[in-house]
This record gives sequence, structure tokens and C-alpha cells, in this order.
Amino acid sequence: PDEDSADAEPQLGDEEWTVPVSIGTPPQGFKLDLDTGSSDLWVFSTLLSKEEVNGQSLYDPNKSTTAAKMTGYTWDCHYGDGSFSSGYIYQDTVTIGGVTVAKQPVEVAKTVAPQFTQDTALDGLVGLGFWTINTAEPKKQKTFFENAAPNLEKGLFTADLKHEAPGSYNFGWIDENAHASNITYADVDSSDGYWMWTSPGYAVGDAKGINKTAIRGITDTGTTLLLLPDDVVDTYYGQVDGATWAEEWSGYVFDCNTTVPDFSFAVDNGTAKVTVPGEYLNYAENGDGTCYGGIQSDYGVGFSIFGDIAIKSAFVVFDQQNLKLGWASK
Ligand SMILES: Cc1cc(CN)n(C)n1
Repeated sequence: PDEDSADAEPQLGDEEWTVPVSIGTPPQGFKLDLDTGSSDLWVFSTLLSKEEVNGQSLYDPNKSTTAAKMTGYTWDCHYGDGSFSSGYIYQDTVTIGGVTVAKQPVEVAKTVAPQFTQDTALDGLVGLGFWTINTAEPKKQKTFFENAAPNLEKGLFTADLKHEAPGSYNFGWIDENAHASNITYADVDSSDGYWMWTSPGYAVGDAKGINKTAIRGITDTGTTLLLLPDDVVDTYYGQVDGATWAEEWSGYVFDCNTTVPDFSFAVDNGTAKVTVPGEYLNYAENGDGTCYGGIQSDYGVGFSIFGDIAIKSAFVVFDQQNLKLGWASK
């Protein structure tokens, strides 16, 4: 198999994972967040005002012999967490994990939100969703993976993120040594441009059966937490001693010494399931003796989000060729 693999470094306490990406000739190096929940490849650039830059690496198309401006093209991203970025577009050579795409649309940032300026660990994003939600105007552009797939052995990529440890993304092949169980596949509905699927149910702690309730959501490497329907969230925290919804933290919190139960979600007809260890669900200290839960409500989003908390609990196959999402334990 093509040894096309990119190491994914966990940043900011498993808030996000970045991978090394080269853009241009000679190659300019960046740390970009591979985000299956969006479809724009954008990077901090020399077009930004110095007030918007805080140590990030800046792509300079004028220093790349293979850069070609896409005249008249713009892009404008707005993310679920309220952050945003926008600018102009160049085509250039992009290499991630040994996979090179020539003439990849590279969206250069002219404006970035304060959240990005403050995030010194990240120089931009690589959207790995579907081109239908790319924001380029006047014509949407394909993602890095969509452009790379025809030259890969298999039209899929895998995510193997790890808790507080480097993980990896592989392009075009499945590392059979990276997963312990068989891979169970669910159908993907890409009509909204996301890796959208439906889990048939869930279990809290070591409960044997599952609560049969459909959980329709996207698998999103760019979202940190596991955002679920209110009834599931309430059932889960009903089994966490002293857990309460705290206005000041806009979410469920509990005493940091609380033992937090595992959370499992079923795949396919419920035969297979992914178990998120309780340890991952005690996500962060609030600083006042309470801790913030890794499971929170998906209220207002319109679907659930299986973010990094869920993804790092499994070996995940994003099969674009067959529109399938594979989950395996590891
Ligand atoms: C920057 C960014 C990316 C995502 C998930 N797709 N969010 C919520 N924020």
C-alpha cells in the first residue's frame, strides 16, 4: 500500500490535531488542522495585517514558482464555533503525508477571526468534507482529498487520533495493524456536504444492551467534543454524581474528582459499538474545582457531532468512494 501517512500532533490538551503540510515550490511548511467538518483548505498568509498574526507561519505565493492566482476568486468561511476567515485563492502544489496534489486551490487568508490569531498552534485548515460546502466563489473548489483520490489505491482516508499522544491520518490505504476489531461500516449521507451518518443507539457505563434511539450526526475531526441530543446528554449525566448544567460554563460540569462513566455508541444495527472511556469524558478543568464534560448538547446545531472525543476512541475510515464510514476499536 502507499505509505501515505501524516503524523497528527495533538494541540492544546487534545483540543485539535495538526499535521505538517507543504505548500509551494520551494516547499513552505505549515501546521494545518485536518477538518472533516468543512471543505476549504486555507492558510495564514502574507496578506494578513500584522495585528491578526501571532507567530503563525505565513504562506507567501510570491515566493512560490508554482503558485498561480485564481483571478476573481474569493472564499469566506464561518464555523460552528463562531470563528471565521476569508481571502483570495491561488493554485499551488500541496503535499500532506506523502501525497502531492499539483494545482490544489489554496485559500490564502486576508482576514482571520481572533480565535485563529490567538491559536498559535495552527496555521490554517485542510477541509476533508465534500466540495458542495466549499466556500470559493464564483465556483466551488474540490478538497485536497477529492483531488488526490483518483491517484490513490483506495478512495478513502483514515483517522487514528490518540488521547494526549500523536496520531496519524493515512491516505488511500487501511493500516491493518492500526485497529484491533473488524471495521464496521455505516452508510454516509453526504447531501449536506458532511460525513453524516446515524448511530442506532447508545449505552452508558458498562450497560450491556443499547438504548435504541437514532443519533444522526457528522463525524468531524475539527470539533473537539462529542455533541449529542439533549435526551441522550441528560441520561448520561443522570449517571454522573453531582453533574449539573452550569450557566457560567454553558455546559455540564461536575466535581473534578467524580468518577465519570464510559459512553458507547452503536454502529450499523448495534452489533458493533465504540466505547469512549470515562477518562476522555472528564475533558477539562474549569479552574474552580469543577470539570467540563466531553459530552455536551448539540442544541441548535441541527445534528449531532462525533468530534475528536469520539474519533480518538476508535480507528475511523472515511470511505469517499463508497460513501461509508468505518469504525473499529484499537
Ligand atoms: C475552525 C473550526 C472548525 C470546526 C469544525 N468543522 N469548528 C467548530 N471550528
